Amino acid sequence: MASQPVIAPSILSADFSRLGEEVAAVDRAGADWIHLDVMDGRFVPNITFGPPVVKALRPSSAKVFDAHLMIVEPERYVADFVAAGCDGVTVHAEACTHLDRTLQLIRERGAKAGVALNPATSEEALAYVLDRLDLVLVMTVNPGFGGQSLVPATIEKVRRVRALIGERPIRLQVDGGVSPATIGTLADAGADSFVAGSAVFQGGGEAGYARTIGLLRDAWGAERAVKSS
Ligand SMILES: O=C(CO)[C@@H](O)[C@H](O)COP(=O)(O)O
Ligand SMILES: [Fe+2]
Repeated sequence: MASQPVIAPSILSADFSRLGEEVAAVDRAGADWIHLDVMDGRFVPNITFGPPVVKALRPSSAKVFDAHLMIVEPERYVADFVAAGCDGVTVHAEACTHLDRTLQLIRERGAKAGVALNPATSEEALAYVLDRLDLVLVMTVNPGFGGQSLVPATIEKVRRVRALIGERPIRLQVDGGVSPATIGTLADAGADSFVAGSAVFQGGGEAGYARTIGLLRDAWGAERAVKSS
């Protein structure tokens, strides 16, 4: 498992009226990746943004742009998101008729390929695509909104996905309800990449973002210390 966590603030909870500044601020505050939640009003109830906004944000940070596509037929937009500057593209297993082909497409375009699973989707969906994956995203809330509480049953799923991944170089990301209070439990279950939206952007500007990112890293480290003692 990775020796350092990836902290990926989700700009879903940022101030949309000055998104470029928010991306730059959270970058300076210590984000490892910038998590981009793309919603289409069909796969999930909300609508957020598409490739033109990603392209406009790209100059604001050199960090990894981690796109989480909560859209139907994501294969239609993979090339556009990669061209706009996404380094990783994660699609939902539930949204892909031909998951294997879509994952190949993401890699062919030069991005890291990820699969997301809703809380009620079994990890068995991963079994035949493991060799096509760079990342598994276990949704720890039902997608569509920030600020929700973690669904408890997903913690055991993280543990099962970690076992499934084995020694493969695949990141295990969790998304939803991640905070300094929950990151330890999720790390213990096997997650190594943590998306946090409302916890990071809840206030305080850049100093507040840095404080929360620091608290997330500290809580992760405390969990690791307990495990290795
Ligand atoms: O994908 C999603 C929501 O569908 C997320 O990335 C949220 O942005 C996480 O928000 P918090 O639960 O951290 O507030
Ligand atoms: Fe997300």
